[in-house]
Amino acid sequence: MTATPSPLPVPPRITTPAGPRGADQPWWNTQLGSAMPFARYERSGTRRPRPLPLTDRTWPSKSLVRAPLWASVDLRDGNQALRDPMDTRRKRAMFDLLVRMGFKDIEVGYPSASEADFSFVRTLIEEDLIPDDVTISVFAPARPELIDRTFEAIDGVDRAVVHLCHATACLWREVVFAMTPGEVEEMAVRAAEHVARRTDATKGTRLRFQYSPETFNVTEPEFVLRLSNTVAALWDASPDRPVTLNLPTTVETDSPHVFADQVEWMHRNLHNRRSVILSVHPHNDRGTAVASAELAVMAGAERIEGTLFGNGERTGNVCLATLALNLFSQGVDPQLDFSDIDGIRRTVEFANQLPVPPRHPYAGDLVHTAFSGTHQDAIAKGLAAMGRRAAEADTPAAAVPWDVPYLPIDPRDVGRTYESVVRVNSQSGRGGVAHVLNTAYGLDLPRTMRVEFGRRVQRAADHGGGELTSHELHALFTEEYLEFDRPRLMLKEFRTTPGAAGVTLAALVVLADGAERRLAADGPDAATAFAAALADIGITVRRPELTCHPLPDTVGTRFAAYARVTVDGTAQHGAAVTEDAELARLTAVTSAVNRAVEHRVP
Ligand SMILES: CC(=O)SCCNC(=O)CCNC(=O)[C@H](O)C(C)(C)COP(=O)(O)OP(=O)(O)OC[C@H]1O[C@@H](n2cnc3c(N)ncnc32)[C@H](O)[C@@H]1OP(=O)(O)O
Ligand SMILES: CC(C)C(=O)C(=O)O
Ligand SMILES: [Mg+2]
Repeated sequence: MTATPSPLPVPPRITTPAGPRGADQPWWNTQLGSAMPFARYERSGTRRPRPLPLTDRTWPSKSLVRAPLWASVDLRDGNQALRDPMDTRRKRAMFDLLVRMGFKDIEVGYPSASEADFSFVRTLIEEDLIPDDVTISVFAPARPELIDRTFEAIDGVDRAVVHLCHATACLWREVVFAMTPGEVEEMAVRAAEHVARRTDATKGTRLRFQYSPETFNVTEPEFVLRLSNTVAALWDASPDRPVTLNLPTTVETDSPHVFADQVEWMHRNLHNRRSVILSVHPHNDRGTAVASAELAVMAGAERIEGTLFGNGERTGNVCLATLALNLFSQGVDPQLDFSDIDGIRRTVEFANQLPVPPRHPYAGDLVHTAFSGTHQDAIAKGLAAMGRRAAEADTPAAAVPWDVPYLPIDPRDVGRTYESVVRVNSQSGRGGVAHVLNTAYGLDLPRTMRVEFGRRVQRAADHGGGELTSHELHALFTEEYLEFDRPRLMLKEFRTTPGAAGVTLAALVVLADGAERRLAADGPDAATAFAAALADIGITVRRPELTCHPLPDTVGTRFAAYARVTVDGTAQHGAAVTEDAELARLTAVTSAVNRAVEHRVP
């Protein structure tokens, strides 16, 4: 999915910036004017008017406290933007997914556009595939013959929304329709009346209506307002049977605050506001569709149209997964089920035949993963703190309020595991390495050993250049601490008995040349006694510090022990994993001794 960069990319044809510096540019800002033809995009005149700001906007002081009405347009706007539009199987997979996730408002197609769209709507109706609480909507342009075909498509449905749409902005009026504003208004009125007439002739179906002044965001506000009020009135909009007024940023042209002002202005000025469901349909040309949608809701919109992961014309529609999970991350019920985000993603990728990029919010492969050391360290500490809080409160970790640095949500809440959260490469540090060894293998390295092993991993990562898997980290750990080619010392057997100083230890060890030696010593504990006993064979081991813990093994019981000692005057770490805790501690001491030999400079 991620394109591998070619080793020698063709150099871009960049003209060295040579324009003037701004008169007010301070000395420390050394940027120069570019050769880009930016003047072509200036906003001026009637076709590209500058939007008028609201001076008394109220939306900045609002917040998002509940889920809006979600409307999926995957099967219409998403579908119409695909190179290979969905066939019935892919449409069906998408529809079923949307239903399972909890969508109640699903635009299922543009039935007058193609046989495929028409027959899919027929299949949904004839095979009774639409749940009682789901309302499908069908898109129709302001062309009578296409409106007729749309009504044919929904014949026999229990309930549906007929969605009428045409462009309203000056550029479209002049260039696409070659119409005056009055003529466009007349087209809208004729089309809305046609829809109303067809509805009157339709028996047994509960129909509602949606009107989209396409290109709303670049249309004169008074003109859109007049059209919207006229169409809503023509359709007898009432609080019991509200008309959906859907305001699109058909091509996103401005910062999200501009759209919010436009939406708030409509919200305040619409006639009969309670008879209108104010909806928005943000596209993502500037990459700010999510912000546009969120600010629009603060400005009075109550419904959002978008697609899963943002498929749609050009840069796409607003991503409903991002919006819903943004709410979720603020403690607001999204009213959609994202508990299996990878399953959802697989279905969407199948339906659209388009990959979801690795950095896509909440759903990309890499979005719950940290490679960088300080992030990993903080995440590992955060997860450990969560675990402690859960234990103190005697509740499952999943019930504790989420508070982990760098992770806006708990990956498990969307069906991911913690294994992918921390991944190791040359950017990583000891915290991340220790976290991976702990989560994947249950090894809980003491602090000083983390530092040492972290450096070892860093060398390996620098050398290899890429990622080190948990398996590779474990292999490195084994090579470094658990297995030795020609060990200087092996513990063959040992026995402890209570002694004057605490413990009397008797041990049989094997030396590098294969010779066996019996050793004995007293000490406060077996490891200290063992360290003392090693003096008999000329190995000076002092100050043993040992930690030991059981491993969360699924088969049998094993213990990991870590030793920090001085061997012949040099500080060393050792480790061992065995079935017996005491044996693990003593073997960790032999590991430190063997490492002292391996690391001795000749
Ligand atoms: C912003 C949006 O997403 S709107 C939805 C866009 N979706 C699609 O276009 C996908 C499906 N569309 C189609 O398959 C085709 O466009 C069809 C079948 C619907 C119509 O095809 P055609 O009749 O061949 O017309 P074509 O697609 O070229 O559209 C151009 C004509 O429609 C007119 N038109 C465009 N949009 C609209 C509209 N919303 N309402 C009324 N007329 C419209 C144009 O002015 C033009 O008319 P003209 O030829 O008299 O100048
Ligand atoms: C049909 C309308 C809502 C549309 O898709 C757009 O304007 O982008
Ligand atoms: Mg659109």
